[in-house]
Amino acid sequence: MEVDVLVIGWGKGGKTLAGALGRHGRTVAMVEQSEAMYGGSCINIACVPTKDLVHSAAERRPGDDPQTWFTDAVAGRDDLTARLRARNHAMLAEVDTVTLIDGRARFVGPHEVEVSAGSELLRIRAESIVINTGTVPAVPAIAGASESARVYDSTTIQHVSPLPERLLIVGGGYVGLEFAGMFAHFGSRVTVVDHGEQLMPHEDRDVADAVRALLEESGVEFVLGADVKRIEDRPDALSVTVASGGAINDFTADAVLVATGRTPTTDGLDLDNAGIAVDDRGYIVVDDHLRTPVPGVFAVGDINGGPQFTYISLDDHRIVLDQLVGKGLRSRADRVAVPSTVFLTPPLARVGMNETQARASGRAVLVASKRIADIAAMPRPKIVGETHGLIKVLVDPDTDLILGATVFSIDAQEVINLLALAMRAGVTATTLRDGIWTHPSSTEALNEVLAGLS
Ligand SMILES: Cc1cc2nc3c(=O)[nH]c(=O)nc-3n(C[C@H](O)[C@H](O)[C@H](O)COP(=O)(O)OP(=O)(O)OC[C@H]3O[C@@H](n4cnc5c(N)ncnc54)[C@H](O)[C@@H]3O)c2cc1C
Ligand SMILES: NC(=O)c1ccc[n+]([C@@H]2O[C@H](COP(=O)([O-])OP(=O)(O)OC[C@H]3O[C@@H](n4cnc5c(N)ncnc54)[C@H](O)[C@@H]3O)[C@@H](O)[C@H]2O)c1
Repeated sequence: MEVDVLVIGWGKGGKTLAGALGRHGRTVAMVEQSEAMYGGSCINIACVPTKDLVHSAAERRPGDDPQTWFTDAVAGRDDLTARLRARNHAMLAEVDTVTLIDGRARFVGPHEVEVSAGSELLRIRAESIVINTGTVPAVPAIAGASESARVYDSTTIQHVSPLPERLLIVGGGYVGLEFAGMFAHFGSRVTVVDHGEQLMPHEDRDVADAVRALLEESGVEFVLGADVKRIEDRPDALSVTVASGGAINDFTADAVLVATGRTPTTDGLDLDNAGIAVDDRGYIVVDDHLRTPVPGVFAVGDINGGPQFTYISLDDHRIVLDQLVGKGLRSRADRVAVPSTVFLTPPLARVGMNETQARASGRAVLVASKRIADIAAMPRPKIVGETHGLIKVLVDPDTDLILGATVFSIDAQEVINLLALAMRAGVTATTLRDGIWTHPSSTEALNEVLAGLS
């Protein structure tokens, strides 16, 4: 088979490129190894199903039976992902110039790939190839972890059965904290064990402390500066041996979730056959235009070692699209003020610098910080009954421009986008402070919070 563009892996960047290039009249082949992954990680196993579960968990009230609630939540999650998967499949299948191919791809040359599906083999040649194979959960070397069916990763834990009474989570990063909050709300007793001496080392201490207090209020326990030595599968439960602070303790758990980061999916791609290099962490090496050293071969999404967010994979597609049908100017260097959100209840979102980083930069910094419960002119949290958190905004006193912001509050995943746009567009703190915002809303907090800059 010969096509203009071959996309390997149905990730966010790849699927968006396939559709866009197909509509441009290019012939495109999209190769995906698993029917269960049509549409990629985000809609099937990552962002969407986990946020659906976070939402369902937060809706549970003390009288609701944990197991029944969890079973119903998982059924709802499965229904949602099935619908999204079908829609994603249809969106590409509807484009005449796009051919969908089930199978696993490997390079046989710089512009040639072999796809295997069972005993069937197909060779595909393309001038342009986009690698979008994503990442899979990292598997740390913990004795006993791989032998137990009760040790899960972020994908398999979504169908754990029954709901674990005691869940031990190894890793307190994005996945660990989101699942800690979720399972605590479903009714599990959760313990988070992390290597780091501090929770959320990249956040200000007051923010990390507020996150810890929120999760502890839901019953989550933290064991930090800790190393999981061994997991033993006993008939009744798992015994997890953890070293921390010079002591060794055994924890009993019904399930363990390993959430210690992700590993690039290059296994079996035979990148060497194409002359494509990986870095020391195994990610495909690309330049700021996402080009590998092989002309016409690009890597988008998690696999290129950039920040692991769906919206980054989406933005990667814009860069490659510009290479293939535009002026080729767009690059990773154009990214300014990229926000992020940890989907706790309420969520924690950040853009730009935190206070520690701003002060370390040596510049003068004005800070406005207020606990959500103390923001009088923001009734929305009180209306929905969720008043945890704080908002902190950092401003350059010379320019009145926003240096960074942390929003730990209901609607944080929305409000942070406004602050990110303000940073990109050079909107001043005064304009935000004096902005006319809807009421009651979360945005209006900016009126009061920014009035307290000092
Ligand atoms: C639990 C969890 C929650 C997350 N939540 C969020 C969130 O809320 N917001 C957010 O922005 N990000 C979130 N992320 C990160 C986000 O999921 C990823 O950054 C995003 O999905 C990037 O995907 P991608 O484009 O790199 O490829 P993916 O979507 O991972 O797609 C890669 C595809 O390639 C296929 N593939 C691999 N190798 C081959 C091969 N050899 N041949 C054929 N096909 C192959 C795979 O089957 C897969 O379908 C979360 C991640 C996890 C794990
Ligand atoms: N809301 C979102 O946007 C979202 C949600 C989930 C995941 N993600 C993406 O997926 C990526 C992967 O998430 P993650 O949570 O798996 O990784 P992570 O890098 O965010 O966190 C991993 C954590 O595990 C700890 N750790 C590593 N090895 C350990 C060990 N052996 N024992 C104890 N602790 C250990 C680390 O100290 C770290 O705190 C994230 O970096 C993020 O980009 C995004």
